[in-house]
Amino acid sequence: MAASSPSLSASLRTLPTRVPSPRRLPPYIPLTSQSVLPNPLVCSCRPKRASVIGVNSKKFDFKATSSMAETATEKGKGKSQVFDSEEDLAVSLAKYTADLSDKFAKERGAFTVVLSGGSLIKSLRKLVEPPYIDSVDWSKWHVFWVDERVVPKDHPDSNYLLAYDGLLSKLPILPGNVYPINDALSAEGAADDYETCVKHLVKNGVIDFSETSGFPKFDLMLLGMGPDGHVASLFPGHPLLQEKKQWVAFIKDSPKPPPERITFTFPVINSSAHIALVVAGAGKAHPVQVTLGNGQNSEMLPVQMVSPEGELTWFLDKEAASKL
Ligand SMILES: O=C1O[C@H](COP(=O)(O)O)[C@@H](O)[C@H](O)[C@H]1O
Repeated sequence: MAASSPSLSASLRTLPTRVPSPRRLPPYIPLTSQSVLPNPLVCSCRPKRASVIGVNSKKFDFKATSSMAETATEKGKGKSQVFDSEEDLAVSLAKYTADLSDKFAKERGAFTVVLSGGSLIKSLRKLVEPPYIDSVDWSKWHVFWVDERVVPKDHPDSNYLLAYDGLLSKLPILPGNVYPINDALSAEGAADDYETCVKHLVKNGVIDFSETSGFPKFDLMLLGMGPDGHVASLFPGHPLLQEKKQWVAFIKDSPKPPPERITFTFPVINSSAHIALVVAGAGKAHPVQVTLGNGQNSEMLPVQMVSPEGELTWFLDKEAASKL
């Protein structure tokens, strides 16, 4: 991956408001045999931190009560849906995502979507099929990652590669509207770089901004959850759970390999307009029970800290909801 050219860096530093998003075209990187890498924007601006004014600290307060095949229980801003199968979950998740895409494309002229890695990508598979492949205005999509492993984009651990192979390569999203991390940088550098990139996109209006929290407000954040209750690369007991200022942080001691990652912090996650927490499988029933039911855990799980300014919707299959 090439470093920023001096002229580009200079132009990014003086970016006026409401201009097209900064574009950098990295050299072609050979990928796996199934992959053809488009020329995504690589966030590579000059590192700098912005001041912040606070963090939304609303309490998460809802309880899932249903064991029916597909039901919803709503209290406050939280909503849980339990599906008979992961297939049913995927069907509903595609409709939910497409409906939000329509809403934000009409309202804002852009739809900012933040992806996780892991099993989430498979759960989004219905988006590449009719009717969505034809009906969604993909040109409005801007795609980000809530966390990324600090590995090359053609590495099997790359969340970008997973999303590209499973989703993005099958959708007509503009390559310049896809924002992977700069994989030529260190973990510290990549986190700084991604944060700076997000700040430019807030400044030019592509990403919304929360006046309440002082953090970027993504239209939709699609979160997976690990069996240990981690979300993004925010792991149980890790000091990063308490990060209150940075938008993007790096981690070099991830308990789940690979150890080096970057991640959006909770203030950014919780400033989102919509969060979908997508959880399938019996192996995740315990953290679901701790968060939504009467389960106990010795320490607060990261997933319990998900409390968006906007709407939170859980997409659970019946195995994940089996302890509720
Ligand atoms: O390491 C990660 O794990 C979580 C959960 O993955 P899953 O395969 O159990 O769904 C994922 O959301 C995150 O983006 C990823 O980096």
